[in-house]
Amino acid sequence: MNKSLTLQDVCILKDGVPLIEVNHTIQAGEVLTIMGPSGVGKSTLLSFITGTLPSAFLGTGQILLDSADITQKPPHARPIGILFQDDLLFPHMSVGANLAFGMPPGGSKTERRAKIDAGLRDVDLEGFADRDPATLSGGQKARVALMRMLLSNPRALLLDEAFSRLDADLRTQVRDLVFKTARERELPVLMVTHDAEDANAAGGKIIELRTLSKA
Ligand SMILES: Nc1ncnc2c1ncn2[C@@H]1O[C@H](COP(=O)(O)OP(=O)(O)OP(=O)(O)O)[C@@H](O)[C@H]1O
Repeated sequence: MNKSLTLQDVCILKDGVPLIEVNHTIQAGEVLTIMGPSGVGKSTLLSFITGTLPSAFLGTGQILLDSADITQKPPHARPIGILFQDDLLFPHMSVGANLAFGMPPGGSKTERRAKIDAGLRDVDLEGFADRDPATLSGGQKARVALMRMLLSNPRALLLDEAFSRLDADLRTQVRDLVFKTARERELPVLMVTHDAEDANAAGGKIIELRTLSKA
């Protein structure tokens, strides 16, 4: 199977007027960075990929995940993980319950707990399952949010300004962890950012979106 995410002749229109166009394939472990001015349509493009495009827009073209066309699938049938800048953990649930939230159903209680414990080890948070999220540092919360997304078994990752609220050191740490994990799990990554350092760290192709027309 060819592990990849393809945006084939994708065009987002508002009121019948094309806003942005993208035509690109992201291979497993690769990062495609999308930059461009505020309001150009970067987040809207991500919502088209996750199947949550607001009704004010129309998306045309195809989205292929591992060569299969998912353009018409409902959001829950698209195995795509997304991380936002404000990926808040559910405050009324333990860290372990937050992680369980993203996991597909199935397996015994013991098996599910083993997956949570292994996930926590992967992000250097061994033993944190019973902790209250309020007692975690910003970096620890970011790592739990990353693992919650990964435990849903995504086959591609979308990052929407995912590192922008983290301070410099933490930003480098969490960003490196995300890219390393994507390479290890052979996940294509599409990253939206305003930050040139994020783009350089990704090391992949950078697309600068420009407004096709004022809608
Ligand atoms: N739900 C919506 N309904 C109508 N218009 C919207 C909606 N969401 C966003 N827009 C508009 O669509 C355009 C694209 O918005 P989008 O959030 O995709 O831009 P962006 O490139 O991600 O911007 P930023 O870099 O500031 O996050 C903007 O003009 C925005 O005002």
